[in-house]
Amino acid sequence: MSTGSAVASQASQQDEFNPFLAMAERFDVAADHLGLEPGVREVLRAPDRELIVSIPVVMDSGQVRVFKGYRVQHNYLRGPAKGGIRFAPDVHLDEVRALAAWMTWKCSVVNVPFGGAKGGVVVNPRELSMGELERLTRRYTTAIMDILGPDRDVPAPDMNTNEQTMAWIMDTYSMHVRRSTTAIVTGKPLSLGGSLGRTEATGRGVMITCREALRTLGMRPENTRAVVQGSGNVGGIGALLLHREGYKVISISDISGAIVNDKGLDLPAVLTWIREHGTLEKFPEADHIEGTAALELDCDLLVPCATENQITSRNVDDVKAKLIVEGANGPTTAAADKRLEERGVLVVPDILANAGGVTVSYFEWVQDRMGYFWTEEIVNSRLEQAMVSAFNDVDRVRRRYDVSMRIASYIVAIERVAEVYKLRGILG
Ligand SMILES: NC(=O)C1=CN([C@@H]2O[C@H](COP(=O)(O)OP(=O)(O)OC[C@H]3O[C@@H](n4cnc5c(N)ncnc54)[C@H](OP(=O)(O)O)[C@@H]3O)[C@@H](O)[C@H]2O)C=CC1
Ligand SMILES: O=C(O)CCC(=O)C(=O)O
Repeated sequence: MSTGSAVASQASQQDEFNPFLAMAERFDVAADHLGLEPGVREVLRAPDRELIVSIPVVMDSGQVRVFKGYRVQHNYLRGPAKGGIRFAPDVHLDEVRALAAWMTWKCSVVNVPFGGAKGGVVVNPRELSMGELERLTRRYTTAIMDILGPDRDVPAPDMNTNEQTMAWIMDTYSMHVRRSTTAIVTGKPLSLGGSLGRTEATGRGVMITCREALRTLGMRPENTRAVVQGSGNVGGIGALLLHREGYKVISISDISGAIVNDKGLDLPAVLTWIREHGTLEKFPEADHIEGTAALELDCDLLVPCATENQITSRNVDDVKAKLIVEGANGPTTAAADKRLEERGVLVVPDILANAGGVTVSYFEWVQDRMGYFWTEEIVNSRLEQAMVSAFNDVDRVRRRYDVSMRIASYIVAIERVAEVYKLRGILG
């Protein structure tokens, strides 16, 4: 008997950390509020297409290593599937499924005409040379090529991938189709059809949602102590923009741990240090703490921008922030969400807070297809408009249904996708 319940509790702990189940749990709550028909519910819950590939790469040593790669297309009814590619040693199918579904909901929340997809390769990119990374990227692109295309599925950067990765994907795809096809990926270098403002877009979107959320709480940036987890594309740029807006950013972290300065960090100096040293380790003028301890620091605003499952049933009661704005995808588990709601903590969910990246990816795709490029001011002002409008749509639904911002975001997103299903007549 006791063995049975120990097994059950172990299983439910594993469930808590399964991102796809976390997505599905929130989806079900929102679908109940919408009274979604069982058929539509079943279709929208599951990915449309999943591809698992083996990627042989000749390493610098001459030895061949075979890596595993995924591309999951959750949904492409509202337009081409869209979503990043991550390189990480612990990527797994349920994670990529969840990330793909979150892309569908995210694109719908900000009302860009894309579906959702995500890709991953099981690799620690730090262990590979540039040449090995390039061969891996090109071979992975070739392996998933059949389901890619500017009108079918358009990748972008995610964890441990960047402009250079996108340039290799664009070149590989273009060689196969025998013409330069810039709109096959977004997040490219400017000289290959990238958009001004894309690199900063996710962090900028996070900054805009922090501002809108602060407003609803009657708080002001200059009185807000912020902790940012992660210092890559989203966390690093997000923290810098918060700093520029007058927030006191007291902590930022990377995989090595967090730096803390109660008086507020000098963010430009922190980012220069990371550029020069590749890590936050040994950054002067700050205390160093280990692991996820920074999530429990005394602060007003917590901005997780690293990875999934950071705020969980294990540490949620030690989180002191009154506002959490999710720059990362899936940083809060469903169990932790419930506790945060009970405690009155406002959580701006990933599918709203980090949607600035895909919004400017959409602008990039549009510019590539027009062959006409916008100024940074135009990109940023259109991003501002899209983020504020999405925030207001979600906030209205939150009040109407008396639900959390997360469930309200899912309601907005699912309703828009479900409408397309019905109008296209796919389900009779
Ligand atoms: N890039 C984009 O446009 C978008 C990204 N996102 C999401 O934002 C998150 C971050 O992505 P992005 O900034 O692009 O990725 P990056 O690879 O640029 O940066 C990731 C950052 O998180 C740190 N990190 C990774 N794992 C941990 C950990 N376990 N604990 C603490 N820090 C950790 C990394 O540290 P180190 O450098 O030491 O490895 C790095 O500072 C992901 O969830 C991603 O899906 C969402 C929307 C768009
Ligand atoms: O810019 C994009 O297309 C997708 C970015 C992404 O992967 C994400 O929003 O999680």
